[in-house]
This record gives sequence, structure tokens and C-alpha cells, in this order.
Amino acid sequence: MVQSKDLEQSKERLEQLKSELNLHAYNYYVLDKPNITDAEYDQMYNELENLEKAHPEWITSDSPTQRIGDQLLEGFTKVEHAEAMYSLGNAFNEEEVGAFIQRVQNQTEQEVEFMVECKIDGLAIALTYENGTFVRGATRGDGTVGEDITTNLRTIRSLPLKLKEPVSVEVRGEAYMPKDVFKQLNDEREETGEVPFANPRNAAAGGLRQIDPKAVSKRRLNMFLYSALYNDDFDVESQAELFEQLQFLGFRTNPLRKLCKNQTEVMDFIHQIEEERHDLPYEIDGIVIKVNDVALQQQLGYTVKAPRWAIAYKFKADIAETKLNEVEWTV
Ligand SMILES: NC(=O)c1cc2c(=O)c3cc(F)ccc3oc2nc1N
Repeated sequence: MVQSKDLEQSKERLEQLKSELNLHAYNYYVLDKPNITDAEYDQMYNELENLEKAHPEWITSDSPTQRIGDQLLEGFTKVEHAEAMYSLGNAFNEEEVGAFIQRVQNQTEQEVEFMVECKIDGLAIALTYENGTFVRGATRGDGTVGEDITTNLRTIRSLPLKLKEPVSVEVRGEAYMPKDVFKQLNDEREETGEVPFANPRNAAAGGLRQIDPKAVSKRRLNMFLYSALYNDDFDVESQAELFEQLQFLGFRTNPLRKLCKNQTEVMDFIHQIEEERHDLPYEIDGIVIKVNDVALQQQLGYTVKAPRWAIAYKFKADIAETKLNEVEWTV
């Protein structure tokens, strides 16, 4: 069918608006470096909405107008994870961190480097992309089977609906509620007499289990990605390179991380984060220490419950706070 000139121009304008708006959303939500004003963004967004209203057959799932679905979920379908989503073993003091490092170092002649990351206190999620398009998002569930929360995850503005490369990959990370959002929503709930959220983690977990994506969107959740299932389309040699690849594809990663050569550097970084964590815009419940080299990760493998190549150092103060809360609670 011969398309008239102006129809062709409308289609081109629609495609141009989609890619420009997605780029601006990436700059704003992933890099936290907006380069246009909200007014300019809204103006372009409205133009796109009008074009899509006039030509609904041109609407694609990666359009910025498709983030908040209007169907209510009837329930959550189950998703069997391609690879198990393990939990981390815990270390509660420096000696246990040392024992972990020693165990790993005993497995290889090579000098082992460790990637040390903040342990975001949120909800583990798995995101699947096919040829660069976001197709499914799931919770960890019991580690083997999770829940399909695709429509809810689409409302997280830093989640790329389309990657910068047409890669097929599953990535994993943590969805969380920023501290300022938690405070704001709880202030609102106090005013309307609703029960306030106990903590950002519960608010995020409850947020992602809503049946109405509009309600999910109001929780203004965010996420950091920190893991991926390796395949022919996506393969890296280290955790450090993984972060570079994730960033290259358009994912949001936590820059507060450090590649450490030994236990001293690991503990120094842990103490630094332990000091400054109350000033961070998100809650963390510890630090994750990972073998940086992927081949060594695979050599070390997993126990029934947890990876042998990573461990979570839990902050002491949290335990004390928990004890304190318990005492307060009983009294
Ligand atoms: N909450 C987190 O910020 C966080 C959590 C995990 C994991 O749960 C985790 C679980 C594994 F089996 C392996 C690596 C992991 O790495 C992780 N890295 C992180 N930064």
C-alpha cells in the first residue's frame, strides 16, 4: 500500500520521538544526569501520545507511553528460573570474612581479586531480554520458581524497555524503594490514616506485588543490576567487566563498589561504607564480597544453598538495632 508522504513523515516522527524520549529517560533515571527540562520532555511525550492515539497500530512495547499498563493482574503466574537464584551466605565479623577469603585463596595459585559491593536491602529480581527487548521480569520466589511481575517492573523508570544492543540475556539485581520516597509515602500514609510501611524493603516487596501497575508506579521504585546469566550473546571474564557490560547495555548499576586485592582492602572498604551508609539514598543491610574472576567463580560453584564465590558481610550495628527493637517491643 503506498503510504502518503505525510503518513510516512508521521511514522518517522513517532520513531524519532520514541528513541529521543527513551534516551532522555536513560539520562535522567539511569545516569541521574537529565539534559532537558521536564517541560521539554512532557511536550515531546504528549506529541508521541497524540501520534499513537491517531495510529494505535504503530504502538510498540518499548514506547515510553507503555510503562504503566491499564490491565489489573488476576494473580501472578509462576516463572521457573533458567538458573537458580541463590541467597548469599553470611559473615558476621572480620574473622569470618578472612576465613572466606582464605578458603577461596586456597583453591588457586593465582592472586584472587574481590569485587566488593553494597548489599541493597530490597527485592531480588530477574529481567529477561530477547534481542534487546524487555520480555519478562520475575521475583526470586523460592530460588527455583519466582512470580511473573513483568507489568509491575515496567513501571520502574530506570528499567530499559529496549537495550542499546539487540542482546538476548537475563540479568539480575535488586529492586528497592529509595529512602526519600519511603519517607514521603509514609508521611502521606500518616496523613490519610493508613498504616505506615515498616521499612523500605517491605514497601518495595509489597509495591511489586500490587495487582494494579498504576499503584506500583506510585511507589517510585528503583533498581541496581549486579549479575547476569552468561551465554554466547553475553559473556564476560570478571565481575568488573560485567558492570561495564551492564552499563553499556543501558542498565543502572551501583557505582559504590571497589575491586580489592586483599583482606585489608576489603575490610577498609567495608568500614568506609559502614560509616557512610546512613547518608546513602538507599538502605543497605551489608556488603557483598565476590570473587572477581568469572572462571574462578565457576570453579568454586555453589553449595545447595549459596555460592562459594560470594559472601554477605552483615553490619554489626543492624544486629544491635534489631536486638534493641526486640527489647523495646517486649517492654
Ligand atoms: N542485595 C544486593 O545488593 C546483592 C545481592 C546479591 C545476591 O543475592 C547474590 C546471590 C548469588 F547467588 C550470587 C551473587 C549475588 O550477588 C549479589 N550482589 C548484590 N549486590
